[in-house]
Amino acid sequence: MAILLRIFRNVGRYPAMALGVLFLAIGSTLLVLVPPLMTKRFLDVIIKDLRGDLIWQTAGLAVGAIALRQVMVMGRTVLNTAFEQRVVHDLRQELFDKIQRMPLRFFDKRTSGDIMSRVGSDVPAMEKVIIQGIDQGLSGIIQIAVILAFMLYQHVGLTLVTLAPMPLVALITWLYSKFGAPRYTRVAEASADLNASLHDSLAGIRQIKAYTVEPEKLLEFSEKSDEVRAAQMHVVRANAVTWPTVSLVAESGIVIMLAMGSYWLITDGSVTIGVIGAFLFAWGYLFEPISRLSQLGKTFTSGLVSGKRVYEVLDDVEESNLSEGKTPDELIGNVEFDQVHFGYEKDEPIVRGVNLSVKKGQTVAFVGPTGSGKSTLLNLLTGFYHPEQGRILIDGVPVRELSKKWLRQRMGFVTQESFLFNTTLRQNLLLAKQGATDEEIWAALEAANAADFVREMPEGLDTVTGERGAKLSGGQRQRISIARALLKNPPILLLDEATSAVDNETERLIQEALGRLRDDRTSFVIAHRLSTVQDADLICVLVAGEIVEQGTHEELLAQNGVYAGLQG
Ligand SMILES: Nc1ncnc2c1ncn2[C@@H]1O[C@H](COP(=O)(O)OP(=O)(O)OP(=O)(O)O)[C@@H](O)[C@H]1O
Repeated sequence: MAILLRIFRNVGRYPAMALGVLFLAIGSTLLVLVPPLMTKRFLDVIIKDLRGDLIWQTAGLAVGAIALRQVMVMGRTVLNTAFEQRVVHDLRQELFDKIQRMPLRFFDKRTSGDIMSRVGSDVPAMEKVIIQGIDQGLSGIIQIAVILAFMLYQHVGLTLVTLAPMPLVALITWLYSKFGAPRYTRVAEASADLNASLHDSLAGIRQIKAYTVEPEKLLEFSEKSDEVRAAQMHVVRANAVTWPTVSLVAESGIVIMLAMGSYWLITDGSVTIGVIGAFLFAWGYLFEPISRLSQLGKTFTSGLVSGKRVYEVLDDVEESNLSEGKTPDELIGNVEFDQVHFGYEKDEPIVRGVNLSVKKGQTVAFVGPTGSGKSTLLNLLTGFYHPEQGRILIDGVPVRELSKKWLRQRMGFVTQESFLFNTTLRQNLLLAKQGATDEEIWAALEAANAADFVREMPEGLDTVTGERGAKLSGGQRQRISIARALLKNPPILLLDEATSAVDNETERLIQEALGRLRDDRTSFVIAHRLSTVQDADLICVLVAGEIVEQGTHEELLAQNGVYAGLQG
């Protein structure tokens, strides 16, 4: 119920449109009284009293009213769709904005397919509750009330016998909404799973082909697709049994009405033939919204399941201090790790008691076996995750207290995976600095040793990079990523395996350039190729989340410990 109220609160976004839909719904609904009234007039007045003078006047009025009703229905359809699309657009946008504000932990726990389903299918399904609720639901209720009043006015007894099967209809509908929700949840989850599988296979299409696992992947996809089919069938079976039963029960009312109407007409004359005719017509207008309302139960049940999935995300806790938090005048670049402990999962420590003090302008290298927690330290520095114990201080202020926006605008981060968006090179580079001039862009490309190959491309900076940058080589992507980080000219530079995909000569050139650029900024570098980090001011050797050795290249070699061992 709380979800339903919340969904309906969205109506408040466009009150004029909602009122317009309501007005047209009420207007067109009131006009449904015309056909039964006209029938009664024809049967009880015009035919019975042979009033030929009233034929054309009555027929004209009826046609006019019917035409007006259809015009109102047309307006209602257009306005309703416009209203629906606006609300869906707003909510989709709100959800996307929220998703972007979620901490990385949120994405660790969910598949992309699941998130895509929530934005793509759940938002529209949930909005149907509002739109159909107002348009179909409200107009249905009004129509039932109007027709009922008309019927009661004509003949109370006949109305009551006509309505006799209605409690049974209400019971069936109630049972359906009570037991239908889990069926719709199953459909939503199966669809999300199918989306996730498709997304995963598309992202890994090269691996699928290289390992010729197409049949296995097809089987996997087919199983998930089959689950969607089975879940849909589960819903359809319930629908197939419920709605015809509702119709059967409700329609039996018309037979009862004819029988009792004839009985009263013959026995006491309290019912006229005109009343029976009007009831026959009115019955159609009564049953139509009842069946619409019971069908609406289907939309509501599925919409509420979707609403729950959407609100689950909208209510989740956002990344803290995204825009709020401290924004010192300047980022100088002194960094301190103070007894930092962290794990992605509870009771699975990844970083254990890291202490480290870095001065502005220093270059610190993290080396160590794979999985030892090197990238995790950079993730903590950017505030993607927060330490469970201890603190990380930047210029003496805990990262937790800083505005993340402020901090990240002052950090250049070249991640292990050089991700490029499917747009032009220029747009990819401008992510780092909106409004950068071509001169600045080319300078960054030169520094990253990327200028030459970009210049050789026929479209230059306007080359579209393909999905995830697929049209560039791994080394080219890395160099564009480095250029992107440098374009920011950040006081803190984080390079996670930034040159792993380039040849030795290119790496040397990039290192030289980075060396020059590193002078006035604090840099954290992760590299497996130890030659990359020899010149660092401080090399930290990590083993299982602990810094086991630290010092310069020479000092560590002299220690003849883990670092010296890593030299091979
Ligand atoms: N998002 C995550 N959720 C759960 N566990 C994670 C996550 N990211 C990393 N891990 C785990 O944390 C550990 C440390 O990972 P991390 O990426 O920091 O290692 P690394 O030293 O940088 O390794 P490599 O040299 O291979 O890049 C690994 O065991 C990894 O499985």
